[in-house]
Amino acid sequence: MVTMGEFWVTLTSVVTATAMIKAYFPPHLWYYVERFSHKFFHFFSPYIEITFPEYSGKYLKRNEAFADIRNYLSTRATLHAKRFKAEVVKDTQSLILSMEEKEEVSDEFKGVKIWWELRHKPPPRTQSFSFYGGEDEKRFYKLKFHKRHRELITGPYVKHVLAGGKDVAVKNRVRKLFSNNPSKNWYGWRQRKWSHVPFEHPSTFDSLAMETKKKEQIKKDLKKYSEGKEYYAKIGKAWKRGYLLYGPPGTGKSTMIAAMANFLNYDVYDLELTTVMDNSELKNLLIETTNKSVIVIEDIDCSLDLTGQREKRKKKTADEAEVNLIEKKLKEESESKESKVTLSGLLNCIDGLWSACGGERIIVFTTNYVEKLDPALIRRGRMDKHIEMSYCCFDAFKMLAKNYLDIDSHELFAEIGNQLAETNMIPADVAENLMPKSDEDDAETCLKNLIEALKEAKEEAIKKAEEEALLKAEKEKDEDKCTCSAKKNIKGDETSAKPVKENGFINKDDKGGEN
Ligand SMILES: Nc1ncnc2c1ncn2[C@@H]1O[C@H](COP(=O)(O)OP(=O)(O)OP(=O)(O)O)[C@@H](O)[C@H]1O
Ligand SMILES: [Mg+2]
Repeated sequence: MVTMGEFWVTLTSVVTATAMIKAYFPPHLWYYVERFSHKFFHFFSPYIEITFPEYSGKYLKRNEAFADIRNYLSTRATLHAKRFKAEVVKDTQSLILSMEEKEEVSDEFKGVKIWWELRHKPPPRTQSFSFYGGEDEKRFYKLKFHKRHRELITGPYVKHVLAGGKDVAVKNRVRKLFSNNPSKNWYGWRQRKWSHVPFEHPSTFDSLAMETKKKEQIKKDLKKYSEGKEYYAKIGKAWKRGYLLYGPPGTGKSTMIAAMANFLNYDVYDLELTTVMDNSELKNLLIETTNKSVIVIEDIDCSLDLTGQREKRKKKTADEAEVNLIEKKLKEESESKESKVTLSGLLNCIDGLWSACGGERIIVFTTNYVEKLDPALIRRGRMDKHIEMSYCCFDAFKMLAKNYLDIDSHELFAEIGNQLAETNMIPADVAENLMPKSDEDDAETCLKNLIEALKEAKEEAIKKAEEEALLKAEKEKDEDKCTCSAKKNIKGDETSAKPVKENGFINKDDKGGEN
């Protein structure tokens, strides 16, 4: 602790020195004499000062510690300082107060008093030009403490400040949704690997409709992972976790990813593999991702085979002949795009990334067709947890009803439960039916709409099943016919050596026999 005596001695010396300078030296020398006198007093001062510049190094790289200190002091400044600089973050939801220049803030650590001050270096006396901005960018924090506490302050205290600052940054940060840019733009120039927009997806686990037990399991899993830094270090495993989300379209896979990111307070990197040129570019992209992020590869089954497969799949339900044509065209297109990411490249990147970087990342693959995926890709260790997103169950419906209509129960719930047990309907369709379409639509109207939709879906499913059964029967009949005529032909062959010739019809398959 600084004694009052020491404080007064220092203050008196500074005041006296300043008065002497002003009295005995002409104004143009004040600056130099002041600097000299400061050095002189520092020599005898019992205090140590450490500065943390905003920019450092040859290329004036932004100093991470400066930002951490600023964030840490924003929590201390509100207690002690009188002048603040205010910054509004998170869409006007929170206000950060940081100390103004030359304002001093005191802090206490294990009973020891410490002073912080934000200063900026005086502009150079000579005229000069800088690539790195003006005075504003030469700011630094000055940390002052008594020399007898050197070890405590330079060690544990500085660590405490930097960690505290990081925590504040995480709390106040506006999270980002990154997407990867094509390696070269249309005029052939290389561009930034990732571009970003604020991540503002409102999905949470509360609004996500799925079986309650399953949802709780996932939340616990994420929590355990996010708090498991020491545990992962102890077992010698990189701090990461892979999730595979699979299920039909519209069952909430993308919604779940947003809920995960919101739950963990992570950024999201949406990696579009089809625009990645090759394995090494993929590696660079992954290495550039930051901690506390969810890396997402949607429709992995399509991406790995590279371009356009999702398009293909959609068209497959249409006319077969047309499909073949489309497939051929898409294949040609994909080849011309020359994207050369391979399965093994992706596996290496994932494994390499986890071992090379700091961890604290989640990687999520989604697919509509889990059976298409290579087992190597989704084995545990890469995709640790496999989550099936399925058709809407009663539990999920109740969540949607609560979310969309603000009701926990209704006499129509029982009927909806029965209908859902007999009909497959994706949560996206259930949600759409539950959504009021006008101000006149109350909860009952929406529930009735849903019942109607469920009945229609059921009828459609029955009709489709009947059509399929009919088609199957016809096919079997045709096959039977073929077998019969083939048998007849064989019989005919046995009785007559050349039956085709006798009919005056030359069978293509018999040409060989003709010769
Ligand atoms: N389980 C769910 N809970 C809440 N809303 C859901 C759920 N599933 C789907 N929805 C609603 O349906 C919409 C589509 O869902 P989403 O995009 O998450 O489906 P998906 O499984 O990712 O589909 P795809 O396989 O086509 O990408 C969402 O915007 C959401 O409103
Ligand atoms: Mg999706």
